[in-house]
Amino acid sequence: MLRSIKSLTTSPSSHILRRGYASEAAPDRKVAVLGAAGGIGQPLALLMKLNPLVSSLALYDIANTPGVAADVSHINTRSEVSGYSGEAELGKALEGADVVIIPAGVPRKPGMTRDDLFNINAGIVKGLCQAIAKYCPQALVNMISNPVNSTVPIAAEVFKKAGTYDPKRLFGVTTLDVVRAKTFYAGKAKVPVAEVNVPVVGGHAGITILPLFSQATPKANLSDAEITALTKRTQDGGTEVVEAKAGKGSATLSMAYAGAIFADACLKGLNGAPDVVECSYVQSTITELPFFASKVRLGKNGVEEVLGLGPLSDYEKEGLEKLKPQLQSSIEKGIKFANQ
Ligand SMILES: NC(=O)c1ccc[n+]([C@@H]2O[C@H](COP(=O)([O-])OP(=O)(O)OC[C@H]3O[C@@H](n4cnc5c(N)ncnc54)[C@H](O)[C@@H]3O)[C@@H](O)[C@H]2O)c1
Ligand SMILES: O=C(O)C[C@H](O)C(=O)O
Repeated sequence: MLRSIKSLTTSPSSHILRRGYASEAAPDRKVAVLGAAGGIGQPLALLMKLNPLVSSLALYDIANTPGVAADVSHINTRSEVSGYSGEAELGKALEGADVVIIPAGVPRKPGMTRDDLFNINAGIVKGLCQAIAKYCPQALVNMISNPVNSTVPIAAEVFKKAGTYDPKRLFGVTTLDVVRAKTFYAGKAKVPVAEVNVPVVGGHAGITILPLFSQATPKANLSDAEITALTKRTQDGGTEVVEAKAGKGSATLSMAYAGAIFADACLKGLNGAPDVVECSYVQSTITELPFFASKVRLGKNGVEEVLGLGPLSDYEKEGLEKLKPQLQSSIEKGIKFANQ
C-alpha cells in the first residue's frame, strides 16, 4: 500500500458523531472505489466520505490515488481513507469490501456511442472483476463503467468462471437516468423536484433507457408531445453532457451524485433498512432479456426482489419492444468477450 491515511477526526467525541449524524450503531462497512482518481471517482470519493454508513473507504486507481486519498482523508467524518495505486495494490484495496463501485475506464467524446468504449473498457472491467472474485467475492458490485449494458454481463461471466457469481450482488448503476428523469419531469410538470419519482427501466444507452413517465408522481397532465420530448431528453441526457463538455469527457458530477445515492441504498439494504428500492440493471426474468433495469428491492444479500414493470402506456410498450434487440445484442457482445 502506497499510503494509508487515517482520518484524525473520527473519534467518538467528534462533533458530527455527537450530533448523531453518523449512527454509532451502524455496522462497519468498507467501500472500495475503483477508478477513484478519475472525473467520477474523485467527487464520488468525496460523497462516500460524507456517508456515515461507511467506516472504511478504499480509493484505488492505476495512478494519482495518493493525492486524492490524502485530500479526502482530511474531512472530519466517520470513515478511514486509504489510497491504493497500481495493480499490485488492488488486492489490498478490495480485501474485506462490502461494496465495490467501479467508475474505471474511458469516457465518451462527442460523436461516440457508449458502445464505442467497449474495446477499452471491457478489458478494464474484466481485470477488475477477476480481482473482485479473488479478494472480495461477497461484495456488492456497482458497475458504472460504460457500456453498462455490456460491462455487467462481462462481470457476470467473469464471476461465473471464478465460481463466485451471485446475481443478487451485481448491479449496473442506472441511477443517473432516474436522476435526470426526475429533474426533467419536475421542470416540465412544475412540481417540486424533491417529491418526484419516475422509474426508468431497460438499459443504459440511447433507446434502451426507458423512463416510465406514465408512472411518475406527483401526477401531472402532460401532453403526448411533452412525454415524447421528456423521454428523448432522458435517453439523450448523457450525450447532452458529452456535447457540452466538448471533448473533455462525460457526466462526472451528476454521476458521482447518482453513484453515491445507489451505493447508499446498497449499504442501507446490507444494514437491514426496510423498503430500500432503486432502479438498477440486474440479472432479471421480468422480460425475456437476461439483464434488465427495473425497480429492485435491496436487502441484506443485495437484490431481495426484482420488481415488475407495472402498467405501461402504449408509448412505453412500443419503447420496450424497440429496445429489446439492441439490449440483447449488447448483452451478447459482453458475454462473448468475457468467454474469449
Ligand atoms: N453508468 C453511468 O451512468 C455513467 C455515467 C457517466 C460516466 N460513466 C462511465 O464511467 C467511466 C468513467 O468515467 P470518468 O468520466 O470518470 O472517466 P475518467 O477518464 O475521468 O476517469 C476514469 C479513471 O479510471 C482509471 N482507470 C483506468 N483503467 C483503470 C484500471 N484498470 N483500474 C482502475 N482504474 C482505472 C483512470 O486512471 C481514471 O482515473 C466511463 O466509462 C464513463 O462512460 C457511466
Ligand atoms: O453518456 C455517457 O457517455 C456517460 C453516461 O453514460 C451518462 O449517461 O452520462
